Amino acid sequence: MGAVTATLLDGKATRDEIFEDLKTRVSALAARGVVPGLGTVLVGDDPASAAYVRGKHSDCAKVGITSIARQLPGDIGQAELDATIDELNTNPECTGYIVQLPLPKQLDENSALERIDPSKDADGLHPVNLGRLVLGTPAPLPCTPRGILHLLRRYDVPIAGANVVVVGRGITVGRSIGLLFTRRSENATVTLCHTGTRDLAAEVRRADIVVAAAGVPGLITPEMVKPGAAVVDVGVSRTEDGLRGDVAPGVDEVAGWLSPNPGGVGPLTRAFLLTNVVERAERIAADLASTPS
Ligand SMILES: Nc1nc(=O)c2c([nH]1)NC[C@@H]1CN(c3ccc(C(=O)N[C@@H](CCC(=O)O)C(=O)O)cc3)C=[N+]21
Repeated sequence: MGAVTATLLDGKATRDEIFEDLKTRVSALAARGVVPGLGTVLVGDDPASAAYVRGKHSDCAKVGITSIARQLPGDIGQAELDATIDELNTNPECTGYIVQLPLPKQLDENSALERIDPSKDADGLHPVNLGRLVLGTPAPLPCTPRGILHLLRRYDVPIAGANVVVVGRGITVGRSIGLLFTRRSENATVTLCHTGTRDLAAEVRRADIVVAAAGVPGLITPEMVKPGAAVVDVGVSRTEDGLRGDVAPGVDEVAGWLSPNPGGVGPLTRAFLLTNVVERAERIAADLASTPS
């Protein structure tokens, strides 16, 4: 075994910093009579999904955000899901919310996501908000991509001009993160790789920053990584040996920076979910202040 060279990007410490900032902002909102509320819609009793949702509500308690939890049986039809979404769309206590994915297979995920009021879309994954991201107009940003960018900046990883190789074309990370990295403010060059990529190793070897979001355990091996590159492990899979990321052991002996999984982007995904809710509450407070009574 060689020596670890990589600086570990500490998602929990960075999350704690964001929470401190959010607490201050939530107090300022309370002084103006606005209390942010995060809603969650959980369908069925998958233990992993239930644990993620519990984590989101315990984060809310730390920051001073109201929790609005809606739990539905796993065998409901679309109409019952729609009714819950409609209720949260009109519930004034709910500043923003998420429908926890994946949904049971009889339900249509895209139609559920489209039904969310775009102004309450805490995930930033509503088609209107993804469209605004393309246009560069203000919108809630997808939480995991925003977390990745924040973490890289926090550790002074050079982004402008960097070759970023993203592995995985899922909506929550792979498809949307390129839109962030290629903004003028970031100025990175992005290559999006997927299962149809001819020579993944060759693409990854050119990368200054690797975002591994394929959901294939151990996909990114040490031989594929350019020495000194930043590697962000986003994918997570349940295997016989427990939870495994997309980054194989030993990458920390080649990379310059490594965002581990767990302990990397996961906590930041949750922190930016709350940030999206607080930002909407701040817009509501600003509108109240500018509306003559
Ligand atoms: N509408 C929707 N929005 C999501 O954001 C969403 C979703 N559905 N479905 C499932 C995935 C998964 N996901 C995670 C978030 C944080 C951790 C996380 O905080 N993980 C910790 C370990 C677990 C813990 O400490 O609780 C870590 O990486 O260190 C993990 C996974 C959000 N997702």
